[in-house]
Amino acid sequence: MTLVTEVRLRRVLDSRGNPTVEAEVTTESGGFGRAAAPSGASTGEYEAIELPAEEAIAAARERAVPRIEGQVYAGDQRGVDAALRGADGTPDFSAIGANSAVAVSMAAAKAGADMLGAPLYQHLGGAFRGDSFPTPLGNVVGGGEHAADATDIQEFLAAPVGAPSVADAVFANAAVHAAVADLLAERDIPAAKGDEGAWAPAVADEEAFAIVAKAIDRVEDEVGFDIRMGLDVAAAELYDGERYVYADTERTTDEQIDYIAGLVEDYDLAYVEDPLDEDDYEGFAALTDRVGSRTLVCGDDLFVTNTTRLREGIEVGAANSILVKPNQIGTLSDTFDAIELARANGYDPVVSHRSGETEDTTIAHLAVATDAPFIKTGAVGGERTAKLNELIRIEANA
Ligand SMILES: C=C(OP(=O)(O)O)C(=O)O
Ligand SMILES: [Mg+2]
Repeated sequence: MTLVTEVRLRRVLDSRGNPTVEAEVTTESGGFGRAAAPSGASTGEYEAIELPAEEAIAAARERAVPRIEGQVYAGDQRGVDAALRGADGTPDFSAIGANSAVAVSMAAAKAGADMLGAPLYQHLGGAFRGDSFPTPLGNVVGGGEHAADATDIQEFLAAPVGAPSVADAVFANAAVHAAVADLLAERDIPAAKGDEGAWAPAVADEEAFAIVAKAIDRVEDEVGFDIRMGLDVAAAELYDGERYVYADTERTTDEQIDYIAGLVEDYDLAYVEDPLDEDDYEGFAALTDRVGSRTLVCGDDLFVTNTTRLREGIEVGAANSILVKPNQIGTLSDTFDAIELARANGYDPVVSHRSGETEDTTIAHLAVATDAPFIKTGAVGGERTAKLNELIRIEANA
């Protein structure tokens, strides 16, 4: 192991055109890693704190960099992350910003891999990783906080569960995305794209279900393997404290549970993320009890990649899956802890991008390193294809 000799931080663009934090870590032996923080729009209330990029960079330069340069070893990821936590001193990274923390944490991991001459997934996951691959969940239609005047449900996802390879799955999702465009054109429905590259038509959720189901059918016929549908309801964004408020109706918690259980049945959903509010462990548990044997019920805003919140959920049977976003918690060590806790309790980890992204590919390696069954990282668009193409490369070279 060699010491980290330099940590550099700068502002770079994210996919929404906003500034985000990029970090570079150099080691004594010349190892180098670069990584950038993503940024959410439908952020969970309990996520670690993202500071304005300039502020996060200034705070990290003052507090964290002196504790890392010449102090920690790049291959010792827990040491790097402990230094970040110690420098920050708050439970939610509100002093240096989770954006600075996660950028440094990921850059240090890449520097560690570079020193070893190993791909990042092997450095993170061990020498024997790389022989099983996640199924990509592709966002093909969306709205919510990711697009104005589109669907209430934030993400309609293609889940190519029968694909024989990552490459086949990635191309199937792109084909579903293209088939949705054809179906929208056939119906004279104009559509821009949302933050993650999904189509964002001004249609009711009901019509979006019909279009995505048909697009999936068409592509299934072409590719000859099973593609199912998934959702990120992002229900915390719909909940007003009493009811779930949709464009054309409102639902009580019981009605929301019935509604989602009905959708699982009607559309044979493989995956349902955040079907209820981020504080409603009980509602989650009631839904998981009803549909958990046939679909993944995944907590994103509910768990925020946080082991304390995940433990609470496990105790009440709130879900059977956790969304994993490193910037929700601030370091790769905390991220791994959440994944391990999930695994030990039969929860499937689903590694995920954010709506604001960069060309950074760390999450592709994280998914392979941890043997995650799914990764959610869009279907098209440069910052999304960066991860998807990296998965294709990892699969080809592993
Ligand atoms: C990726 C998501 O969106 P955001 O990054 O806006 O939280 C999500 O909610 O799963
Ligand atoms: Mg989500």
